Amino acid sequence: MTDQLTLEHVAVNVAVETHVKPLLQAIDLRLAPGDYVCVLGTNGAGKSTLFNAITGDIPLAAGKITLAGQEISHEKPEKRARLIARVFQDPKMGTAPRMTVAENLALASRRGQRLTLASRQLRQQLPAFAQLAAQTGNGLEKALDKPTEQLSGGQRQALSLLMATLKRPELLLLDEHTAALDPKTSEAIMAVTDKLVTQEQLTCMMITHHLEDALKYGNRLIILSAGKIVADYDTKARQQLTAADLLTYFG
Ligand SMILES: Nc1ncnc2c1ncn2[C@@H]1O[C@H](COP(=O)(O)OP(=O)(O)OP(=O)(O)O)[C@@H](O)[C@H]1O
Repeated sequence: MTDQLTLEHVAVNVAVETHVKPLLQAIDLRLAPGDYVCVLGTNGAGKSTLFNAITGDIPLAAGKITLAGQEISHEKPEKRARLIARVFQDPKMGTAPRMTVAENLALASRRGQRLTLASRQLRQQLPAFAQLAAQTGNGLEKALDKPTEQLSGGQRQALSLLMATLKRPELLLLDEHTAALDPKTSEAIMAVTDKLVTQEQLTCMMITHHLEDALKYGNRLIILSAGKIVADYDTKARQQLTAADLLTYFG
C-alpha cells in the first residue's frame, strides 16, 4: 500500500542568540492511509513543532515530506491547508467568531475553493448542516444561526472538528484539541472525534497528554522526546502497554 504521509529525515532548527537549537532531529515516519496515530511526549518534546513542520508553519532545515503522493516539503502553508486540516487546543482558533455556525460550515465545505457565501446556497445546505451538527450530541444543530462566539467551548470545538473534516482532508492534525475542556466535555469531544475519524477512515495524528486516551484511541502510538521519535507502537504492541509503562517516558 502506498503511504499517505512520509517524513524522511526531517530536521527543524531555530537560531537562539548565537547558536542553532535543533527542535526536530532526523524524523522518519510513515503513515498508511487511515492510520490514526496518538502522539505523546513531555512539554517541549517537539510535538507541536512536528505539526508545524508538516503544515509549513516552520521551515525544514533538512528532509522531505510527502502527503498523498505530493511532495510538500517547501510548499507554502496556504497551499498545504488545502490538504491538511488542524484543530487547536483553543476553541477560539478554529472558527470565525462573528459568523454563524452555518456560515462557518459553509466556508469549510468550500475549503480550497473561492470563499464566497451566497445566502441561497447557504439555505440549501441548512438541512445537511443540521444533520451533521446533530452528530455531535451537544445541541449544535439548534445553534446553526448563532454567531460562534456565543457557543460553549465544547460546542465550538465540536464545530471546529466538523469544519476540519467536512471536506475530507488528506491529513487531520489534532493538537491537544480537548485540553481546554472540562473532563466530561473532553470525553464527549473525544467520542465525536473517534466517530468522525474511524467512520471516514481519515489519516489522523492526535497530540494528547491524556495517557488513557493515548492507549484507547487510534491504531498506533508514537512518543517524542527532545525532538526525536523514541517509540512507535502498532496496535498489537500498544495492547501490552499500561499507563504506568507510558509514565516512564516522562521521567
Ligand atoms: N519558533 C521557535 N523558536 C524558538 N524555539 C521554539 C520555537 N518553536 C518551538 N520552540 C521550542 O521548541 C521546543 C519544542 O516545542 P513544542 O511546542 O514543539 O513542544 P511540545 O512537545 O508541543 O510541548 P507542549 O506539550 O508543551 O505543547 C520547546 O523548547 C520550545 O520552546
